[in-house]
Amino acid sequence: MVIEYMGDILRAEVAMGKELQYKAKNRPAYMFRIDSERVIDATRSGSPARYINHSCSPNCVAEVVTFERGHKIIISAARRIDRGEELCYDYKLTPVADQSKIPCHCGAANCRKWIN
Ligand SMILES: C[S@@+](CC[C@H](N)C(=O)[O-])C[C@H]1O[C@@H](n2cnc3c(N)ncnc32)[C@H](O)[C@@H]1O
Repeated sequence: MVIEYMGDILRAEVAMGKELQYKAKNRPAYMFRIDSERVIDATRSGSPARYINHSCSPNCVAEVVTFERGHKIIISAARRIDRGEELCYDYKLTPVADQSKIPCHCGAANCRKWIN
């Protein structure tokens, strides 16, 4: 394990409302979807994992681990990581319509050009 993606666990509808609030305040929203019902909101109380960028050729992998008392997002190494190398994982975001697409700058040879 490299790091846990920590934050407040919210119902998906609540997370959507929070995201709009953050946008209205010009604040970046740091969120990780656990499943269709729950989202981890790391915007106010998250771990540094929230700053990890997406890559189409990542050195880490993010996994939802289910425990008796809930879920955790664990980020683990997908291969050997050299000292000083930036951590990254594949966000695996659902593709969206053109106007909301975010261009990917990961620089990987196999870059998919968009992160969503
Ligand atoms: C969880 S944040 C990652 C940390 C962010 N770079 C920061 O400084 O706060 C996710 C956002 O970072 C940007 N981002 C992450 N990976 C990217 C990539 N490969 N190419 C372009 N933008 C990226 C996008 O704006 C994305 O919505």
